[in-house]
Amino acid sequence: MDLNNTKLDLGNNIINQLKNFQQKFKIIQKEYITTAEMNILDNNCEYYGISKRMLMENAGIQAYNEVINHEKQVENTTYAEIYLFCGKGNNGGDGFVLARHLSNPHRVNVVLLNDEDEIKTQESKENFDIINNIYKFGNINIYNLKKDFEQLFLNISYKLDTIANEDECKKKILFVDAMLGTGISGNLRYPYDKCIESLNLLKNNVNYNNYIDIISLDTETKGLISDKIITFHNYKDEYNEDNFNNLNSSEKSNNKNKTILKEIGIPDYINYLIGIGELKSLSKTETDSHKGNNGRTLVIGGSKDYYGAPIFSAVAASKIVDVVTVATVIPVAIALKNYPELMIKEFKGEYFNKHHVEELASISKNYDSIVLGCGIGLNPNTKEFLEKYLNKILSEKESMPKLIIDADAIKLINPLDSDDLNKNLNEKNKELYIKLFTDKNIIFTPHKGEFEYIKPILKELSDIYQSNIVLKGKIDIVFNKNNIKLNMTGNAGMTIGGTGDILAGLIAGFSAKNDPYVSACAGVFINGLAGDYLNKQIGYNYNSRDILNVMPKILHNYLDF
Ligand SMILES: NC(=O)C1=CN([C@@H]2O[C@H](COP(=O)(O)OP(=O)(O)OC[C@H]3O[C@@H](n4cnc5c(N)ncnc54)[C@H](O)[C@@H]3O)[C@@H](O)[C@H]2O)[C@@H](O)CC1
Ligand SMILES: [K+]
Repeated sequence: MDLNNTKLDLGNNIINQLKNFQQKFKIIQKEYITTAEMNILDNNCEYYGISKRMLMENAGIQAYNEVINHEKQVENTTYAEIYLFCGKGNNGGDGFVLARHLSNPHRVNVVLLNDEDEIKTQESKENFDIINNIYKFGNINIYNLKKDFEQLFLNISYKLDTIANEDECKKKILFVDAMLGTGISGNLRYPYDKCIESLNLLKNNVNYNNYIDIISLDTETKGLISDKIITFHNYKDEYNEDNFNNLNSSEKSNNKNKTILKEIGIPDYINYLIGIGELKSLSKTETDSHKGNNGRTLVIGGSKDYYGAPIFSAVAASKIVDVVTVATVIPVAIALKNYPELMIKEFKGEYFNKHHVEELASISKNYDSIVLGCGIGLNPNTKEFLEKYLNKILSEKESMPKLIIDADAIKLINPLDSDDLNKNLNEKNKELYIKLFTDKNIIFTPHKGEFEYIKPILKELSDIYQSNIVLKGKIDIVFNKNNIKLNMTGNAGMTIGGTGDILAGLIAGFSAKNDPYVSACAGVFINGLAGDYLNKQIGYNYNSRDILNVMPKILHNYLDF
C-alpha cells in the first residue's frame, strides 16, 4: 500500500489507504482533540475554505436541534424563558446564533458577559449584530451582565417563583452556557465567576431545581454544573483537564454521559490534512529577545563525499532560529567560510568517527535541536560514530534536544545485521533503536527508500514506538503513534537534491521551540509551499538554493515571524 502511487484524483481512496497505513503501523488516534489541536483544525478549515462563520452557524443550528430535543424530553414541557449567557469569544458567538434560532417562538434573553465592543472576533460580532438588528421584532431582550447583574437575577428569581406557583403548566427556564469554550485560560474573571456562582445557587435551590435546565455549549465553563454539554466536532476533555482529571471515575463517566457530540460540517478527512494551522500554532520570534532566545540548532553532517547537504540544512534552520552551528569534518568546514551566518565546529578527518563522540556529545546539550545525517556518508567509521554518539546523548535524557535524523544516518543506524531488509532485527544494538524509536523528541525524515530501513523496526516496536516519522513523497505522511497527517504542498520540481536537507533544517528550526510533531508538519508544509511558489513563477527551473532564497518571504507571508 503506498499513498504515493495515487492518481491525482484523491477522493476517498486516499482515506482508505490512510486507514490501511494506520492499521499497518498501529497508529491509534486519540478519541478527543486538545485545544491546541482544535485551534490548528480551525485554521486548517479556514485554509481549505470552511470559514469559522460557517462552523459557528452549524454549531448554533446543531445546538438549536439539541435544545428543542431536550425541551421535548419531558411531556409538554416548554421553556417559558431562555437566558443565553454569552462570552466575548466564539463560544459566545455560538450563543448568538442559537439565540437567533430559538427566538421564534421562545422568549430569549441574550446576556452579554462583556461589553458589546469587547466581542473579539468578526464572526461573533456579525452574529451579535443580527441579534441587535432584529431584537425589537423578535422576542429578544439584551442585557449587559456587568450593568444589569442585580436586576437580572432578581427578574429570574421572580419568574422562577411565578412558574413554581403555577405548577401544573410544566414550564421551565433554560440557561445556556455560551460563556467560555476552548479559549478559557486561568481562573474565571468577573463577571464570569459571579455568574457561575449565581446559576449554581439557583440550580441547587430545592424550590427552583425542577424548573431549571442548564445546557453548556462546546464545553462546560469551569465551575458550572450543567445538565447537558453539546460539544462540537471532537469530544474535548483536555479542556476540562483541571476539573476533568479531578473528577472521580463515576463523575468522569457522568461528564461524558451528559456530553453529546455534534458534527458541524468539518469533513473527517480535514483532520488528516496539514494546512496553515500547524504553522500558525508555532511560537513567534520573541521581539525583545537576545541571541539564542529564539532557538539554537546544531547540524551534524557532511563528509569528504558530500559538503553541500549540511549547508542547505543549516541555512534553512538559520531562517528560523538565531544560532546555527555546523559540526562537520575539515573538507566541509573550508566551504563553510562563505556562510558567515553559520558557526562552524570543525573535526579532524574526512568522515565522522568514534574520536569525535565525546566532544560532540558535550556540545550537543547547548542546543535546542539537532539535525543528524545530512551528507554524513556511509563510511563504516561513521556508523560506529553514530552508534556511540546516539547512545551517549540518549543516555542523558533530561537535556535531550529535539533530534532530526535524516538521510544516511537513517541507513547507518539500521539494526539489521545485513542489507537484507527482511532479516530479523539483530540483538546487537537493539537497546539503541528502542531508545531511538520510543522518544517523542526524535523525528526521522526518510524518503521511500530510507523508510525501508525503518519499517521493520516500527513493526517490531509497533506497540511502544513514540518517535515521529516524516515519510517524504508526492504526498508526505507525517505520523507517530497517535497522529497521522498528509501534506499536499510541493511538486515534481522538489525532487532536486538538497530539498530533503532543507526540510530537515526547517523542522529543526521549528522544533527548537515547538512540539516536534507539529514542527514536522509545519516543515513539510512550508517546504512544499516554497516549491509551489517557485513553480508558479518559473516552472521547474528552480533549485534548492532558490528555495532557501524565497523561504523568508514564504515564512513572512504565513507567519508574523
Ligand atoms: N473550533 C471550531 O471549529 C469551532 C469553535 N466554535 C466555538 O469557538 C469556541 C472557541 O472560541 P474562542 O477561541 O474565542 O474561545 P472562547 O469562546 O472560549 O473565549 C475566549 C475568550 O474569553 C476570555 N477568557 C478566557 N479565559 C477567561 C477567564 N478565565 N475568565 C474570563 N474570560 C476569559 C478571553 O478574552 C478569550 O478571548 C469553541 O469553544 C466553540 O464554542 C464554534 O464556533 C464552532 C466551530
Ligand atoms: K460553554
